[in-house]
Amino acid sequence: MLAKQLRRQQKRVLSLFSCLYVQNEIWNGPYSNDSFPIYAEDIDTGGDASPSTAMLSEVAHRLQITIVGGSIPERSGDRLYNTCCVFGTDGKLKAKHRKIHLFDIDIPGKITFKESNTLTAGENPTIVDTDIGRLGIGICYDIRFQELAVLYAARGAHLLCYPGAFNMTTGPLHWELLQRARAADNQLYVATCSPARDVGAGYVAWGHSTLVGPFGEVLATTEHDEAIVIAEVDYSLIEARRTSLPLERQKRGDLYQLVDVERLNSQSTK
Ligand SMILES: O=C(O)CCC(=O)C(=O)O
Repeated sequence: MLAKQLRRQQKRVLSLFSCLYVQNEIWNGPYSNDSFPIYAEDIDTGGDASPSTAMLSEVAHRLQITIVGGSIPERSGDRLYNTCCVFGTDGKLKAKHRKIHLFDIDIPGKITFKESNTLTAGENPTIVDTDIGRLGIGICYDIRFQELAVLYAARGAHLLCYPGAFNMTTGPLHWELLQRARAADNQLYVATCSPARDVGAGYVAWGHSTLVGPFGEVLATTEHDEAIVIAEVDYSLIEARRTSLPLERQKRGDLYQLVDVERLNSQSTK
């Protein structure tokens, strides 16, 4: 009975607002090179070949929400990718982001990880128009590369979504710092989602899923336990911040510039 009431209430709330749900990095199996090939799914074939994305598509459609579906290992031919799927309110796949920057690091005595042992890097930035605005997508380590965020901002993104799984070494120092930096530099929203912390797991995640506003302010966050972070996003704040602090206009394009290689290439083939 209560469940029915809650579902009715949830439906009413969802019909008033455009809703976005963001999931974490590699949520369908353990985060390890040994597990990636075992849990990899063929997203392009879909259906039984990708039960995880079939489920996300069904939920997006049923609840009429946009889903940035974290990431899963994707099998494509003989390659594996770390891939995030974005579903629209009709349940259709709107975009697929393959992690561009693979997490290959070695901090002696702390953490060594080499995604490139099993995974291939994606080749495309991913920007997608949805019911809840224009989204730029990155996966975890992608957040460290500011040029990607600058590029998304230049292409008109309102919100950058980074499904992630930072660790106990870099998480405490860098996770929030990077989100706030991407948001403040580009004067837009940044949303992240991390797995909850499981101290018995091979890879222990830092947690702390967060939403940051266009002034670099943390709007909503959580600790490391399982939780859902819920917050409202007001895009009019983007314009307000950009008017008060007109960084775009004050940029010294005569001294430095970011080259959008994709745009450059598409123009040269026209
Ligand atoms: O950049 C970091 O410190 C963590 C990145 C990471 O865990 C990942 O890309 O999976």
